[in-house]
Amino acid sequence: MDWLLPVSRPGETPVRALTIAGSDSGGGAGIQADMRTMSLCGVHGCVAVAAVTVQNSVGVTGVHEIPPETVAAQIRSVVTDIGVGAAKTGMLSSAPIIEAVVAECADLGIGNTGRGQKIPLVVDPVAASMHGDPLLRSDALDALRDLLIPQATIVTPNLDEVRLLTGINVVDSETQAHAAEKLLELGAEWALIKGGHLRSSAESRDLLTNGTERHELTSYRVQTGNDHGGGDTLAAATACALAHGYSVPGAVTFAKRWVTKCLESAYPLGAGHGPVSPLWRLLPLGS
Ligand SMILES: Nc1ncnc2c1ncn2[C@@H]1O[C@H](COP(=O)(O)OP(=O)(O)O)[C@@H](O)[C@H]1O
Ligand SMILES: Cc1ncc(COP(=O)(O)OP(=O)(O)O)c(N)n1
Repeated sequence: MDWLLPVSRPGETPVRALTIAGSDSGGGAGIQADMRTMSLCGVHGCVAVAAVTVQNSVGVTGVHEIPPETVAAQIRSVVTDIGVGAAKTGMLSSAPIIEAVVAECADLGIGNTGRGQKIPLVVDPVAASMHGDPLLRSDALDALRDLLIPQATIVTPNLDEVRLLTGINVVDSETQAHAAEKLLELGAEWALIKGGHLRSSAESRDLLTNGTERHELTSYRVQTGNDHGGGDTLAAATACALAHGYSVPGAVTFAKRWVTKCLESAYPLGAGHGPVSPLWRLLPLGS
């Protein structure tokens, strides 16, 4: 499997990446999906918890936000000591948390800070769970759009998040390209419009662009209802490859391949949607 990321030798310090996101008690998405992805990609994951959700395979029944200053302190603590090659945001829940994350990242040189970019930042603009339960307060949308997205090296919305951020209803490749332009206008360096929710299509096609370059990443559509955590897995795998020094198109190409393997290995769990799974990585090569 020559497309996988290099893994450090026992005793060597591995490449590190940071996830700033919410906890999913069901273990399928959020920080749990990010950490699983990072570990099985051979990257040491660091964590800044932004919120704790009460969540299982059928829905989210509670959200407890972490104080914004504690979210910021977690980021500073790991970046100044452990050091990270890339960072990723997921569920941030509220405007004060987004503001704290934006300020801390800017100060630490994470993302587009206006002072040159030192550490790439993947922004997964999580707004709701796949069950439709809110993971972002409605009054936090402006902060996400106006403060966090301009700081993104790459923003990775699904089609519901695209509609929320741009007002565009993506139904085909033309509207997908139009939505990508709108996200670049908000200030992101790259936009990846994920096509997973276009379920009528036989393929799952994502569009990546920075306004100059344009890449289509296409896979066959895996027939599964167990796709919980797919967006987190894609964004976390992108952060892992960026932490290794990959270009943005190179990182997303790796991540797309990774998430497709994880969708093929997804398993049922509980009464609802099971998670995509990176456990295929633990099987003997070639099995
Ligand atoms: N059934 C599927 N088969 C193959 N790829 C898929 C499938 N569903 C989603 N994907 C891919 O998984 C990634 C996550 O996409 P998506 O489901 O749109 O995001 P989210 O999990 O944030 O809602 C994207 O690369 C998308 O193309
Ligand atoms: C705590 C938490 N964070 C993010 C999500 C959403 O996960 P994602 O992979 O973007 O998408 P779905 O699994 O909902 O399709 C979550 N549910 N919980």
